[in-house]
Amino acid sequence: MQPGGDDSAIAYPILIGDIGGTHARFAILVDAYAEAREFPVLRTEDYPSIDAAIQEGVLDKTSLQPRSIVLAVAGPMRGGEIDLTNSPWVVRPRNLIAELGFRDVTLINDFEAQAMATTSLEPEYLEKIGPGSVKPASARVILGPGTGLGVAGLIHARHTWFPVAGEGGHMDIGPRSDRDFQLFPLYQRIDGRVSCEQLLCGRGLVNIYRAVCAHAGQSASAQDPAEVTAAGLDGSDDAAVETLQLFATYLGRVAGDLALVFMARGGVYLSGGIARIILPVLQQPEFRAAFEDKAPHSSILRDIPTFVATHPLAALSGLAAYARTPARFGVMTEGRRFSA
Ligand SMILES: Nc1ncnc2c1ncn2[C@@H]1O[C@H](COP(=O)(O)OP(=O)(O)OP(=O)(O)O)[C@@H](O)[C@H]1O
Repeated sequence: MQPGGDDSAIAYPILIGDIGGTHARFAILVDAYAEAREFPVLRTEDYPSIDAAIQEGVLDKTSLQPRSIVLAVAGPMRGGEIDLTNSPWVVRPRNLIAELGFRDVTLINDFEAQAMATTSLEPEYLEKIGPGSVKPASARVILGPGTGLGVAGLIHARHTWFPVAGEGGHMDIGPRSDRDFQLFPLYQRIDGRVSCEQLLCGRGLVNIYRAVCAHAGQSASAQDPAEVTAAGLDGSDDAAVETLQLFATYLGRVAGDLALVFMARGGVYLSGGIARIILPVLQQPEFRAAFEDKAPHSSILRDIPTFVATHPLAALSGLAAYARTPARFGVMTEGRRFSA
């Protein structure tokens, strides 16, 4: 066992679940070899609780009775339960054991799972953007603009991958170009500041779009993130087109900063639905230009590859890798693994 946790084998069948602010994704690992059996993606707002979602969306739909459950959850653990950051659900391990019959419950952070997924995703699900190549056994960074902005590092040491998931989405982001200096005063702030998550998530797309429209003195016709991306991708709204370019620039800027922090010679990975949807924009020059715009260290950044994880269930792949071989990963489970 590693210090700070129980990395003993997790008993099959194992239900794995990636619980985001908007979507919950589940699969069952029947044994050590069989492919994960995936279930349709659920919308969190359609279920009053995570227990109801697991019962109705998974257990009622299969004759398999999972013994263990490993959940990746977007939210901090407090007093033995997790209050989801961007949803009203609360994950209560004791309820999962008492009400749903699991024998073993492990809770990890959703971006720990995303980080671990970078070690298990097939190359066909990684769309490379720009130059550079992965240096084996080197640090990696993962960023996921979704309901919020998730960020994690993945460190390789002692033949083990250590995910490091903090609250990187809440770092400040500042203006760099002349255009930024026009728009930043118009961005909606949180307690007076523009954090990365104010711009780099679904809500952030709308924040940028409204500022671009306000600066041009025009009304904002697109109302939600999907409308902004649709109008930006089909070119029907100039403000939405610029919004996507700015989003790509800011994402590149933050990704480059994080690559410097972790010296991520193993690559920087973008996950989540939004990165997949705007992939054609990320393949334009702005994203990579902002990523490499890090004087005096641009040459370091040029050698670091960037990828979009295109698999819609990427975090489940990381959870499956972890659930099958917990000892391969330095995940601290102290206070996060519960048994009947
Ligand atoms: N077509 C679209 N273009 C851009 N954003 C979209 C689109 N459809 C949904 N969104 C936004 O994407 C966000 C949800 O992202 P995602 O599907 O990655 O969710 P999630 O995994 O539940 O998020 P998280 O893990 O960050 O809580 C929401 O803010 C939603 O409004």
